[in-house]
Amino acid sequence: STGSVSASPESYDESYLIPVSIGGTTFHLDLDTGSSDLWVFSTQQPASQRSGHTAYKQTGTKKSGYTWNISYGDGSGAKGDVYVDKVVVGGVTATSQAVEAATSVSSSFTSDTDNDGLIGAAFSSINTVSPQQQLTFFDNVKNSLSQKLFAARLRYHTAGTYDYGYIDSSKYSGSIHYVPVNTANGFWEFTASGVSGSSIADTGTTLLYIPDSNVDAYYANVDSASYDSSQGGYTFDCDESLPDWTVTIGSGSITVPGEYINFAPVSGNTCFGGIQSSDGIGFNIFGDIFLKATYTVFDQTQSSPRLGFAQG
Ligand SMILES: C[C@H]1CC[C@H](NC(=O)Cn2ccnc2)CC1
Repeated sequence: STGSVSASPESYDESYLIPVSIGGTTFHLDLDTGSSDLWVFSTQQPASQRSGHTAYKQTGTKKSGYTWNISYGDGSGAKGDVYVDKVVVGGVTATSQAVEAATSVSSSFTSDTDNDGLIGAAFSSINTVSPQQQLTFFDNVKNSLSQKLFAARLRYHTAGTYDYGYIDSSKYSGSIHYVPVNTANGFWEFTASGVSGSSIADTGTTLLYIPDSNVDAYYANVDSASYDSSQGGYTFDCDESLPDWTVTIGSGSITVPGEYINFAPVSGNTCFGGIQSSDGIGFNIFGDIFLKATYTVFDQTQSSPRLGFAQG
């Protein structure tokens, strides 16, 4: 089988949401290659906590005694219990998918009423369900796909797609360059030349986080830029045109247009940069600011997983 689903950006491309059918009800979920839980708002939460969201009514079969509890790098989190239900994404069906129903979520999830939960697409080794880890949607369907892969084509301020089971050559230019993936930490982890340390491809993270030295070198070419500790990163005048950022990954290179690196206004005519420091995180994060310049293939067709990058 193959499938394709639209990925619609929230304001300022803060995240990209896809329609997912769970037990016949459509939820708008953040497809997150940086985590491995599929969780949704549910009627088990206080009504005030789920106001404005589509909530799961536990239509599936309960996995009694199973729980989950996840924390994200931005300090947000959620927890709850577990059901098994039919899940459909872009016409691709998992007949018995672990659906993690929330009993509580943190405030940033409650306030983002466009988002009804997450569908994790990292490796199942970091799924948080206890006492038995559960498989991601991709792991459940990959054997049924024409090719064991999915591909992300996120776009700047407009809807993109996630393709399942096939590569759409109309969505990129040049060729796809592949690099090996280290799965030891459960992420789509790879090495990018000219950027020290390990990097992860993370659709669930908004910005591009790279080492201080690379960040300082980039903003040295932006006259109005400075590090603003009150905002927690580099800011600049919203009217200043920004340089492109190019990185070599394997035998290919990807250029992020300067326009994409103006993330959003933070106050008045001051804007927050899409490139920020990864110091303190433990690895670099190639999030949406980078991914929206690419067609990225999350590939398990070989004996070892690999990532493919092409210019979008
Ligand atoms: C400093 C960085 C800040 C952003 C962090 N990303 C996430 O927390 C991704 N995510 C998934 C669900 N909600 C958010 C990564 C560290």
